[in-house]
Amino acid sequence: MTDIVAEPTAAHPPVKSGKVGVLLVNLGTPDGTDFTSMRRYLKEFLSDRRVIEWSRLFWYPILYGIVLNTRPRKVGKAYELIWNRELGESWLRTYTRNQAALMAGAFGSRPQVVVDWAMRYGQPSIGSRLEALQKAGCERILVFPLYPQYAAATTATVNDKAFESLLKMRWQPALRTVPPYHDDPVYIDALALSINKHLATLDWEPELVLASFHGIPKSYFEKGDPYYCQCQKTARLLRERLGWPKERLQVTFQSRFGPEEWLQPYTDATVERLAKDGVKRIAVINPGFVSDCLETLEEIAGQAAESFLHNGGEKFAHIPCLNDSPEGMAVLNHVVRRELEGWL
Ligand SMILES: C=CC1=C(C)c2cc3[nH]c(cc4nc(cc5[nH]c(cc1n2)c(C)c5CCC(=O)O)C(CCC(=O)O)=C4C)c(C)c3C=C
Ligand SMILES: [Fe+2]
Ligand SMILES: [Fe+2]
Repeated sequence: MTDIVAEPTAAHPPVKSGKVGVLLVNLGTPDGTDFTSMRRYLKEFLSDRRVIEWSRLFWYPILYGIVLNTRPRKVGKAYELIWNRELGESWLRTYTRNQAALMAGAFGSRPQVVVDWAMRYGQPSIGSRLEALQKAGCERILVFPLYPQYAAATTATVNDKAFESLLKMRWQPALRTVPPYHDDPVYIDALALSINKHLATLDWEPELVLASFHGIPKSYFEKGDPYYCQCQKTARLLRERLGWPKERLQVTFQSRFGPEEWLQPYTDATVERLAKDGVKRIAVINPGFVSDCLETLEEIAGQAAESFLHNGGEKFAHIPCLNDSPEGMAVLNHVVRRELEGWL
């Protein structure tokens, strides 16, 4: 009779084990504001089928023929205006790294938890950090796409990339992904607190506040993306939490790209119309952005403010994102602790 248990022919290579990883993932960031860095970043971003759903046959000639020849310079200039000069990087990168460091500190009493961060586009890549977490002994990893509202263009593409990088691994870690938290009371409380705190620093009161979310093409919504409804729910819960009437907190959508119709009402058109209609004081909050970035610092605090004042408005305030504030970290830590249940 032959043995049914095979003897290993060589010693198994040493492996670390017993850790649980948390990977915070935000959208992305160019390495610099120069043409080459911007082009590399936009090329990766705008080649993503989850972001641009048009047929490649139609889109690539436009992307390579026009967009990647003109947009890097234009967007590079916009990044120049909001670059974190002290660290020579984008604020999105600074805040995401700080969030990971602060979260690691919050897990200080649980040394088996390893917190890291990555970007969907640009560096550090999701694949490189998942591999590093695994090498550090993480047999289980929680991937956290840093978007309170789910969109295929953001949440799903992070998850796609994470699972794609597992394709190459012989010994995969177990992976969990964080669901949207658009209606989590801790998140709503943090937004309410950040509004109240910021308004208390002003010597004027806004007549109304716009909750401006990044838009998506209307066709994505029609195909079943829950993003629009989750944005509306966040805003309704926030309004209820603040005890404000409907007119005081209005939802708008920003950052249109391309010729299609996007979710409405548009932030830029609304800001201009409000000013022209005689509204003198407004504030804008960006509840869908975990961290300040180009879209909040340049498009809202920069361009929208300029447009409002130019068209007859008198006071404009941008309420900062939750970033690495104590309220913001309370949200991220709360969501992660909940999603790690059963793993710790
Ligand atoms: C069709 C194109 C785009 C879709 C759909 C889209 C959805 C989407 N984006 C965010 C968050 C961010 N987007 C940012 C920048 C940005 N977005 C697009 C295009 C689409 N976004 C482009 C081309 C760019 C780059 C800048 C530009 O060329 O205008 C950023 C800022 C990144 C930074 O480095 O500061 C964020 C954040 C969400 C939440 C979303 C769908 C819900
Ligand atoms: Fe975007
Ligand atoms: Fe933009």
